[in-house]
Amino acid sequence: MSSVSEPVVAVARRSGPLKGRLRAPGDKSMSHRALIFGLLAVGETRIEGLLEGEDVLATARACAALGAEVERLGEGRWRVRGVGVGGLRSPDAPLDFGNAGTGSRLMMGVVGGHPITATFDGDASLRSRPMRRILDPLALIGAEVTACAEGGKLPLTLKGPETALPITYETPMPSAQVKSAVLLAGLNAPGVTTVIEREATRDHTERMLRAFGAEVTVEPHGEHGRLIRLVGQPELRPAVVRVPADPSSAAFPLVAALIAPGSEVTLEGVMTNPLRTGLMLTLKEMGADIATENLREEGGEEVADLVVRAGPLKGVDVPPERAPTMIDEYPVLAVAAAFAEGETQMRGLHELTVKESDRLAAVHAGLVANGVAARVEGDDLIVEGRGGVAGGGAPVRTHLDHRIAMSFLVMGLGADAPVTVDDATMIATSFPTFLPLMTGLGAEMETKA
Ligand SMILES: O=C(O)C1=C[C@@H](OP(=O)(O)O)[C@@H](O)[C@H](O)C1
Ligand SMILES: C=C(OP(=O)(O)O)C(=O)O
Repeated sequence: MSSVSEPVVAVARRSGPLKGRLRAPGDKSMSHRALIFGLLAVGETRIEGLLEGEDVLATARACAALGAEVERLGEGRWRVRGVGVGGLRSPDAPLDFGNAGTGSRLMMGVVGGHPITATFDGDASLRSRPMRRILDPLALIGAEVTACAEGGKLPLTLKGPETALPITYETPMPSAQVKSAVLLAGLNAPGVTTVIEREATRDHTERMLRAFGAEVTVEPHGEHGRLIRLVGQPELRPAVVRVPADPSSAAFPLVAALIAPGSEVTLEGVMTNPLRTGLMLTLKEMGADIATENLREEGGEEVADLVVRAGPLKGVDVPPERAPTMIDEYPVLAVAAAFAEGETQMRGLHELTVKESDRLAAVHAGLVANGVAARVEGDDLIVEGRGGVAGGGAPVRTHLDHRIAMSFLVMGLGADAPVTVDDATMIATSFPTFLPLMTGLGAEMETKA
């Protein structure tokens, strides 16, 4: 359904030292949620630092289609006049979420808890992604899929129940999107909705629910898990949300600064929520020089400035239980691993196969094409770092995946020969200012006409 833009090839070359300061755009997870909670509150929510990437803009349009007044006041500054839990209307046209898993899945939760009907659609990547993980718990709540593509995929039409049922649900895979969809549906259920996760995933929904006035309790569950209880049908009150810089976007200049010799880069205001910092932990284990300065709070989250200096890295073993805290960072970690000395084992990556692309396969193929020794064993990716990368392979296939595109452009900054990616357009979904900000640090990367 999304209009298909022409692919734009991009290339990155070995660069001199990267120097300077950079603020990555607003966190994508928080930006989607700030808009959605704005829709579900009664009155005016103000958002500062919203990520104005394609994924989030699709969520803004969906909020408007469900009844909110959504207005851009200036760069990253948005106002949402919400209609309140229970006050949504059925949209007149299908909701087009483009490339965005988070936006579409969270909004399915919202629709699935309300007596309304909406059709969800997206681009070829989103149409290929599994949605049963959301539709299964929504069916228990009382929602019905009245039409869908084979395998429960997009495009699909979802009809919410007259009265949503409060459920207790254990998520079958570690997924903040599944957890959040159930909680968002539970908002309009009379009674307590409970979500159990065996491994804790990013908790921005729980934090924002609280900031908007809902009653939520979170307790530890088992060795790595959590049990979350939400009291349904609250009157959410509007809030002011300041969105910190996205650690998943900051990861690209961070790894670039580690592998371009002589670099020193400061990344400002990066969110350091412990459920998002697995990459930092892993890079530090690899010997990376990353100093954390000016720890403070912003938008209900911890943030810090990160001072990153280039230096040698060594291979490490990344345990599977760390995956939820760095799930979107494996592609760029694999690039760092290629520049390290020794083997890096990244284990338990099954969820990577159902992202915007099959990232396990896409990363492996891109590494091998550029002369890196890497192999996939079951759900594990093993990279044999040799302290450098030849580069110069055929264009890396990005499969409509922004993180594959950015990761391999970062690789080119330290490789012996330029690294090319077949399409850089998807970068606009999460980090529209990536190219100018990177070149501003001294990175040699450009799109080709
Ligand atoms: O809840 C969120 O904002 C997200 C959760 C993760 O997905 P899963 O829930 O599928 O792991 C992550 O990959 C995605 O980029 C954002
Ligand atoms: C997986 C990602 O996003 P989404 O699931 O929202 O498409 C991502 O941004 O890496």
